Amino acid sequence: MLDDHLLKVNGWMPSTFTVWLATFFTFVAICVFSKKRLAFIEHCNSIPGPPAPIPLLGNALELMRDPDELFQFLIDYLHEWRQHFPVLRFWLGPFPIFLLYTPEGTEALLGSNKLIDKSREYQYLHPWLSTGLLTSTGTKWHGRRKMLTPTFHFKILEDFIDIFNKQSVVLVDKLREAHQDMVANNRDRINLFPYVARCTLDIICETAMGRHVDAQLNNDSEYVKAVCTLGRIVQTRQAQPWLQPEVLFQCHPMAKTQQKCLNILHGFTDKVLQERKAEHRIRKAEELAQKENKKLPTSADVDDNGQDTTAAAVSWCLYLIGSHPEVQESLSEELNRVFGTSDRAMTMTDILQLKYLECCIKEALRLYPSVAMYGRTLSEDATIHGYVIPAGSTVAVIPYSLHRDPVQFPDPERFDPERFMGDKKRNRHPYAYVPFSAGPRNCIGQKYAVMEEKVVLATVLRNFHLESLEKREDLVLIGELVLRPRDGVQVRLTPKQITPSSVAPSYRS
Ligand code: HEM
Repeated sequence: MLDDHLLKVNGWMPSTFTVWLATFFTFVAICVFSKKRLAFIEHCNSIPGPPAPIPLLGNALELMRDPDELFQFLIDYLHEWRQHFPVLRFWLGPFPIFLLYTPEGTEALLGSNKLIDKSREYQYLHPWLSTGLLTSTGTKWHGRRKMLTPTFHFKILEDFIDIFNKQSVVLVDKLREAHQDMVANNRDRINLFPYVARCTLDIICETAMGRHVDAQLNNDSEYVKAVCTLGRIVQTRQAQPWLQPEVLFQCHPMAKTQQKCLNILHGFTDKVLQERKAEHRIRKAEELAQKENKKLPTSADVDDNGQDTTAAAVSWCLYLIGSHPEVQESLSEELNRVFGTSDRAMTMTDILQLKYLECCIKEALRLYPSVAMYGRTLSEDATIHGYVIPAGSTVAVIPYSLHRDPVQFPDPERFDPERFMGDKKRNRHPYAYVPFSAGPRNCIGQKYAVMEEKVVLATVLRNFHLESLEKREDLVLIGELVLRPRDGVQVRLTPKQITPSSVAPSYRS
């Protein structure tokens, strides 16, 4: 009665007819939505994939595995599936995800100028990378890509060689210390992975931000640990739908850990950005007369994660070289031809001459692509292998499987750098090999990464002979943001004799 009165006072009271009308329209809206949703589900289910046993969870329970098992499970599954179908559909909760592992399917997705929106799984990276170049979309992405492309020009990269050389020498010094320690303590192995990760972190911070984090000199770097932990959290959220809504995630202890890691990473980058902005303001004042005003890229733009991808690529390459004595022998010959036993610093001419090393880098990225999976949300329907994949779905390329297509890469498990020599690559499908992605959203740091890899790898191999101590079949693969071996890269190192250079600058000068 009181409610009736209040509604009348406010000037309006719904009649029975209005209530019925509202109920009717709500009912119709629910019916239309349900019909559309059912048609969507039915359509997605007509694309090959396993049945989704539980309506709202889809295949999520099958994917709810220990991170140590998840990647191997997915890869084994795909290996079976690809014998029969060119596409695999999964349901991650209520969301369908389509996996691609053929060159034709990869071309249909990555070759398009329209399908450039990153998939919803990238949103879990936003707290870390914000909406930088890697995660942004639309005009924001376009503008940033245009602004940053000149930063990766060959001429600018040339200026970074000194930093690559300098940090590689610190890596070698650290490995020599580790070797002495190993001999003194009667141990037979060293895990190369953390040494390499600290080296690539020092390199990215010095080249992109002009700052030393000295991760190599400070063994127990908080920054490296925070990057690893965040990678694990993002992967767990991507695979477990119940951790995806922000409210539920915030109730989980992982949210606190994530915040701690973010404080470490952002604390560092914010400090650097403040310092850079202050320097920029001073420079701007000085340059005012010349009316020059350049915009600074942020660390989110250049992608902190580029350090991780390069660390994984260098580590996998060292692992494979250390498992193949004949490849290591050929590399030694190439390095001897270029440097002899001198310790002179590497130049751009040397980098261009190391062709066999480049083939080793490419072949290692074929077998162990640092980015094990990358995806898009379709902004419109896409026809892939004759299947119409509806707008709004997530479609992901799995380079680990794609790179093992036996038609494109006969005897695909074999590590054979010669696959990337001259004629052998000529008949290959252009989308058969995409460790750096392809098309409009390919990796902007590709040239930087390969140059860096060449300097780090050549410097290590000029100083050490390696023997990898784990068999490939015994490795446990972790497919987080980057693909890495769970137990690192265990090697036996034997130092080589190096003659200090008398004619050219030593890499220590
Ligand atoms: C071996 C090392 C590297 C590998 C294998 C690699 C691989 C990739 C891949 C596969 C993508 C596409 C990701 C996607 O579509 O979601 C990508 C994007 C990107 N990479 Fe790399 N990357 C490497 C090193 C680097 C480095 C060193 C940097 C920066 C210095 C970098 C910066 C970026 C950026 C900014 C993007 C986003 C580009 C865009 O969306 O326009 N990467 N990378």
